[in-house]
Amino acid sequence: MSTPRTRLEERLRAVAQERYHDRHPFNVRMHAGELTPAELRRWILNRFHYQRHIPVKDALITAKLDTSRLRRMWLRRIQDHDGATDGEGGIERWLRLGEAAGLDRDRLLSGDEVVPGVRLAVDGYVNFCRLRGPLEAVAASLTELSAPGIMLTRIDAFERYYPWIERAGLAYFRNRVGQGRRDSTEALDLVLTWARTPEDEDRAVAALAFKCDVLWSLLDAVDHADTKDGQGEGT
Ligand SMILES: O=C(O)c1cc(C(=O)O)c2c(n1)C(=O)C(=O)c1cc(C(=O)O)[nH]c1-2
Repeated sequence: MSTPRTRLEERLRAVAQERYHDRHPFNVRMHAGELTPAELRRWILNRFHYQRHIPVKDALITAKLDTSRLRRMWLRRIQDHDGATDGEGGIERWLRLGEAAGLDRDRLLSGDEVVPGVRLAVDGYVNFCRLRGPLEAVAASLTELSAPGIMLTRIDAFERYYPWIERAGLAYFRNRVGQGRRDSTEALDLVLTWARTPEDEDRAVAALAFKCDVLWSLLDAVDHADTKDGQGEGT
């Protein structure tokens, strides 16, 4: 017989699968090898805005956790992105992905070319984690249940269809496969433990649906922004 815990897990997994951004038309085109170099660079540049805010939202979540064990767990996520020192970590690896695709790191770091809809989507996620309690903030990270799969498909697609991107630049995606699996396993266990009432369960599912909307909106904004393409092509 299924328990409330397994029923909640099923609901969360269903949302993370059915509403995930791997189904977004821009992502579908990316993985089918149909993006132009300018479109792929636009995605890398705009997604950097998301990447650099992940440790910010994780710091906000860390401040809500009330035991050393939990804070240590979340601090490790910040270190995954920021590294232990300069030149390490996920943010650095994303900058190298940009360089492998012909984007100067200063262009990513300036943030000047980030499109408005991406700023709003990322702000929405950071503020959600700032304002909601730990159950919802951690549940929102559960899109990562689907992230390892999308990373593996992406590595394959980049190697196959975008050979002009140097392979060393794909290290970001390779690292995220294991990190995403570990992160989502830990976060799922916390959410299943913390959700004690049907209202808690609904809040957790709604938080995850919201996060799917964040990722979807981000790709909508990248998909519809073509103003920089003239400048981006070939640069
Ligand atoms: O490229 C992707 O499809 C993708 C998706 C997600 C996600 O599902 O939230 C994350 C990442 N990448 C990622 O690289 C990452 O570091 C990350 C952290 C989080 C989070 O919510 O804490 N999601 C994701």
